[in-house]
Amino acid sequence: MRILFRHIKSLVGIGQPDAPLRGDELAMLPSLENAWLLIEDECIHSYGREEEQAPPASDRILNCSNRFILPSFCDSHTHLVFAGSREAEFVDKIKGKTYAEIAAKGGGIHASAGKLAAMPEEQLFRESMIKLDKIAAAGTGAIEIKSGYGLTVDAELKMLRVIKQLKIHHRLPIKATFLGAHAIPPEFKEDREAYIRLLIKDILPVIREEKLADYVDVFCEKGFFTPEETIRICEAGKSIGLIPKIHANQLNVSGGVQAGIQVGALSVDHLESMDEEAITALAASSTIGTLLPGAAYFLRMPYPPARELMKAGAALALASDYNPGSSPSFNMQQVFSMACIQLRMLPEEALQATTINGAFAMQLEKQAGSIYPGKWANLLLTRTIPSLAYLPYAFGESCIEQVYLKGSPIK
Ligand SMILES: N=CN[C@@H](CCC(=O)O)C(=O)O
Ligand SMILES: [Zn+2]
Repeated sequence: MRILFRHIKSLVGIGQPDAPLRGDELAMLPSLENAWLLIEDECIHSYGREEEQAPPASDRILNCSNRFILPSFCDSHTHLVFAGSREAEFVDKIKGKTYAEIAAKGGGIHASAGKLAAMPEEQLFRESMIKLDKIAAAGTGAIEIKSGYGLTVDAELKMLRVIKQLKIHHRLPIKATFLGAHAIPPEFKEDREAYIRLLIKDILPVIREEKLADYVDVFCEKGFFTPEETIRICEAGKSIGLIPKIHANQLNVSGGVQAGIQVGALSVDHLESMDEEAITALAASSTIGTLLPGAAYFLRMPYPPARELMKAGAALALASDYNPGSSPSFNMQQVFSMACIQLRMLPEEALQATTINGAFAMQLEKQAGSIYPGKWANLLLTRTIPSLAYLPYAFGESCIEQVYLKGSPIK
């Protein structure tokens, strides 16, 4: 089936960069005005300008005048497999408790671990499939999902097996991350070494055997895991083929950025608490900095220094951090807006950080994140809007008329 989109006001995010966009490159958004786009089955076939080249034959033609087409969002950091919700903590935070205080009293990640332990695998799978349907309809075309609400051998493996089933049964492309080092469970408080041993000796071999993960992640933070522990866990993950992605510098200048760079992390994520040293180190590395403005917004934390990072020449992606505790929203249109409003990223920069750089941050840059022949036809067709900047400007309003996932309309 060949679908031809004609008279597109602007076809945005075309081309195939060789490497994640960094610094000034983020603002250079390649696009074609008054364009046509042909998709064939699941993939992009070709594109051109109406004035310059007649489009090839097709089975169906859609007139897209006054509307934009852009690549779907690539959400490279989520915790979407979770049980229940944590709105009681949300109210506690309104009353003045901090994220760290709630965590120290058994709330936070431990509260989600308790709920997840009680939920059968089958139910967790069904609920996660429903979440993925909503996520796809909201414009996300590829996603990463972490474990980390298990914190026991059985529950971590349950989460990872659910993610594996989601990969098989959902059309959304998914990458899986092992985040057993999300928190030290209370029963290991006096012997954290034993928990780290359990992650390395009891869980990693099963992950290798059952091919349950692509990445290994550690919450490198005061009160969670130290940089030394982070390096150890990542090296163990690497020995079975997992690539590190780190939760770094969220609540404190934790050393997580440098630890991530040392282990060759694909990305270091969060970065709300950065000093000059961490910014310079990240900019000089090939590791992507993934910013999660939803978490800073929800926790009322300072936002990550996106402009300083870009000025230093860092490669930046943006993701939702969808989770029940610090970012209960999967909406990447909102992330796009928050990046412009709160991180002072230009619409072009924020769009490339939520699309192609997000794809790089989960090694899907050859298949997703931009419009290019041979890549998946994961596309967003807007309503009639005056300009690209209208999308993040009109925050809270969905300007997307149709979402295409691997060539099929899904809204
Ligand atoms: N920071 C650590 N992990 C999650 C929050 C998890 C939770 O509070 O449940 C995050 O990325 O924000
Ligand atoms: Zn996270």
